[in-house]
Amino acid sequence: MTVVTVGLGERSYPVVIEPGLLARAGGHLAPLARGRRMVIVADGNVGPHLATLQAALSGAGVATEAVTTRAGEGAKSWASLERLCDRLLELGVERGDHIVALGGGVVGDLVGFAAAILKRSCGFVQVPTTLLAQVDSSVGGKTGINARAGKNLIGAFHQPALVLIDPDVLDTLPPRELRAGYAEVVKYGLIDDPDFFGWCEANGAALLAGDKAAQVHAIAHSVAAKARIVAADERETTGVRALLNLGHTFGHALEAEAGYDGSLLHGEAVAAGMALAFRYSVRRGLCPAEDAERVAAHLRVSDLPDGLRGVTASGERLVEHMRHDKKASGGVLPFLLARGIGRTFLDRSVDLADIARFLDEEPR
Ligand SMILES: NC(=O)c1ccc[n+]([C@@H]2O[C@H](COP(=O)([O-])OP(=O)(O)OC[C@H]3O[C@@H](n4cnc5c(N)ncnc54)[C@H](O)[C@@H]3O)[C@@H](O)[C@H]2O)c1
Ligand SMILES: O=C(O)C(=O)C[C@@H](O)[C@H](O)[C@H](O)COP(=O)(O)O
Ligand SMILES: [Zn+2]
Repeated sequence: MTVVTVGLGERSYPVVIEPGLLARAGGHLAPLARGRRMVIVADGNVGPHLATLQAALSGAGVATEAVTTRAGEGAKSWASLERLCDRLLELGVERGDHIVALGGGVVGDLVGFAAAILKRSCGFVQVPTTLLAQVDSSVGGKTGINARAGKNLIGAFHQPALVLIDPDVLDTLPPRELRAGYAEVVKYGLIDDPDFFGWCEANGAALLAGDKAAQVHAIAHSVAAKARIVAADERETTGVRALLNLGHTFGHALEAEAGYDGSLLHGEAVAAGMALAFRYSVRRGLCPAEDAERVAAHLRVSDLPDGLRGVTASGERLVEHMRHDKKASGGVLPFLLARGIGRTFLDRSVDLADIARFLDEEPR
């Protein structure tokens, strides 16, 4: 068992990582239930894992109630949030209760946000079931939904009380979802850890083929990296946490353009966005071209997008989406650029007209 602590003073919490953990989750969750029934929110695709978790809780003497949300990015919406909050109120959830989010990043972001606002904040626990949620979204307390104007524009920072990660649940995840989550794993190497990017180049194929040791290593390494960054800048105010946004300004624009309909997954958009950030850094004379090519090559070999192939939107249209980015301040949109692999930094001097030209010149 690996335990990583997210160190946030009185809001610190453990992230427990262990194959088979779901069936043993009762012992971890019973203290948070405090003798009350626990509500578990899951989407319809994680039925077998929901059954395992309910059995584990029952074995620990905790009664459960399951609430099902619709699967997919479309569930990060006002309509789903309203339905979920109404159901949680019907079930009599109290401030001192801990709602359990069982699922991918969509369930985690939605349930975390519902927990943040229900009765002006109640507790929650993340039990992530996708690679993306295990390495990224379950840790750090960013919660929220999408708005008409763009991705994650409505939300709150609200930390979970506990994160339970069982890498075995990845065995039922569709391969495309595993690959999308892997993009966020690669991100940690590109941000500030070139050795870990090298590890990804050597072990990514095994991880994607289901090698449990590779998956466990990637999850533990990613969670530790994210915990360090979140502890240093919980609310993204100093620029440290913004590093986790590598590839996301481009990526969120691509997701908005695709319409959150499942045709482009978040991790796929982030992969494309990271390749674009590296190539734009080369264009600006900041990054060696070999590094950008090495990044793109690893994404390609992992069957992830490495740019704009198939995207028809103009550069200016994509830039219009980017203007809603939450990092924008005083009309300036800081971009995550790179001086090389593992040398990402926040650049405040990017000209959006130049980004539009760059995107128009990218191969489609
Ligand atoms: N809060 C954060 O810090 C943060 C970080 C990264 C991403 N995100 C958000 O996370 C979301 C993407 O999350 P995701 O990639 O997990 O997508 P997701 O939650 O939509 O899950 C992907 C698909 O896999 C299914 N699924 C989940 N677990 C499964 C399992 N074990 N077996 C079979 N099917 C399973 C789901 O039902 C869904 O259809 C995006 O909305 C993104 O913005 C948030
Ligand atoms: O935790 C963070 O901070 C991140 O930026 C992680 C990202 O992978 C994630 O997609 C996050 O939801 C993006 O946040 P946003 O603030 O750009 O909406
Ligand atoms: Zn992301």
